[in-house]
Amino acid sequence: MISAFTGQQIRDAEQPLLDSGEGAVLMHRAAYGLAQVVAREVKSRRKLAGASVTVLAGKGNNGGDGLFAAAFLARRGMRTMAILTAGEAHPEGLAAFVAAGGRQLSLEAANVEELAVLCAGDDVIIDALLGTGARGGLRGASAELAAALQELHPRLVVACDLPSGLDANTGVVHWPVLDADVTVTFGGVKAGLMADPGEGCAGRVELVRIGIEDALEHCRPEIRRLASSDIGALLPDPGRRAHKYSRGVLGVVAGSPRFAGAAVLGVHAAALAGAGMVRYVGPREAAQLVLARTPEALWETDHPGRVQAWLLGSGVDGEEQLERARNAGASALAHELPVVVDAGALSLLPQRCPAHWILTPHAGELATLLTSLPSAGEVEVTRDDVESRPLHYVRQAAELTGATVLLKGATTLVSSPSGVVFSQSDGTAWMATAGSGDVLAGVLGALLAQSTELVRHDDGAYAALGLDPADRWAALAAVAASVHGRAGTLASADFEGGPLTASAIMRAVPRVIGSLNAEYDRTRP
Ligand SMILES: NC(=O)C1=CN([C@@H]2O[C@H](COP(=O)(O)OP(=O)(O)OC[C@H]3O[C@@H](n4cnc5c(N)ncnc54)[C@H](OP(=O)(O)O)[C@@H]3O)[C@@H](O)[C@H]2O)[C@@H](O)CC1
Ligand SMILES: [K+]
Repeated sequence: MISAFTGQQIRDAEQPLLDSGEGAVLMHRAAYGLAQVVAREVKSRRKLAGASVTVLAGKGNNGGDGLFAAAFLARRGMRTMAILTAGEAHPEGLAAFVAAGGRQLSLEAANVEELAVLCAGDDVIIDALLGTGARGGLRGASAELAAALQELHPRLVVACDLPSGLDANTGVVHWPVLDADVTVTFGGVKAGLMADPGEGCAGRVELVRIGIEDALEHCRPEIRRLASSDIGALLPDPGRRAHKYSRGVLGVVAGSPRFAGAAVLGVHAAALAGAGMVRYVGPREAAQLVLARTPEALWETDHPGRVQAWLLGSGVDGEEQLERARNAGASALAHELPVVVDAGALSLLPQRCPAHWILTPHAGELATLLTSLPSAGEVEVTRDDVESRPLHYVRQAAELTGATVLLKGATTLVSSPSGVVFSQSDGTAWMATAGSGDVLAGVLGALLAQSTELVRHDDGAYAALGLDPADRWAALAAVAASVHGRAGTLASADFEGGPLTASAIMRAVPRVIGSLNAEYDRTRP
């Protein structure tokens, strides 16, 4: 599992070392790690000696890291330039840089365009303007320089600790920001690198150890990300004595005559993700299409037999189907069954949901939900609000509804009502396609149906990940998001990285589950 921390948690972990006079050692480790990554990236493109690097250096320790890193790179034969943006710079960092032969220029309002053009052609730019000490975003000439460079599409940008302008705690971005290809972060991953829009600016994130990692192990992470080995430990494992009922039966109230495809995709995805059986509840027109695609499913118009979990809402339209969803929701509450609440069913929430109800809105649906919640204080929340502060709003929705909330996006965030947040980013941009969310709902429904019986994840599996059993629903939702994302990536790879349909994502689900299970069996302790 990857854990991400707030800037304050990182600073607290550093403090004892700073107090004992080891600040310079920490900075050298950070700078050396940064230089190593830059050198490796450049060498994958051309010869290091003679390659050009510009470091954009602010006046704080982030700038110091950048200047020390550039000094290392100068000694390895790179042509180095520093653009000092604050009229002053980290004194020891600047001295080391100058001693290594680096050239320095000062940024002023009058030379922004000239310097942008000068360094945009470099082999690599290091963004060391602001780090965890930033208050707000870039200002004045620094902001103009970042905007101008962004327009000029530099060859390679490496961010020092985090892209400047990104809030380390939340992923909120104060534009303009120079997008990084790689972010080299120190000591611990910053939470802002695992939540959009910040994650979208950071590129690939590499963690450099600087000696504070043991101290961070005792902190509660701000955000968690499941790795493939964690997912293997949480996936259902049928076992030899399993039968279709013990494997988990999922009831699905989805689709409508108008949106029948949502039912077709949800039911088939659930079957492919390992549900023992799927009972489809809906109108004849949709059921005929569902059964044509998934003959293994059962069709019931109104009174379904026993199920272990429900999937409600994808493509639900019209009073009749809404009524079925309402009834199924009431029955789930009465029998304490887990539920996926998607799309049309998001308007049917009880006053207080249990944590085993998992809401799966996209940003627009979350905005509508929050606006409609009386407990949110009659404030209008827009889609833009959610997209610019997804971490804040996913937590708020979970806290106010009592449900677990999975907010779909390029990075999917899941919050449990306790505020524990998971972030998964395993998919490709091609997955933003019609029906993709219906497939995710089906996969999650299948996992919930299987979660009550014959699965590996007793409380011990959660404890092994440092999780409270109460947060297991969020962990399961994160597993579903990851399986879905990996299926999209795998399916796109089948087309040389090309575009996808939701059906293609769905077909890749069994292969993803198979390979995650195989990896778990190979590597388990
Ligand atoms: N601590 C350690 O031992 C280690 C720290 N490490 C590194 O240090 C980084 C944190 O360094 P930091 O605390 O010096 O803050 P940093 O992000 O460089 O900038 C703050 C400076 O900028 C200013 N400023 C603030 N906001 C601004 C704005 N919007 N626009 C313009 N200016 C603004 C502010 O000045 P002020 O305005 O307060 O006068 C202040 O001087 C961290 O990310 C990591 O890279 C590593 O080396 C490992 C060891
Ligand atoms: K930076």
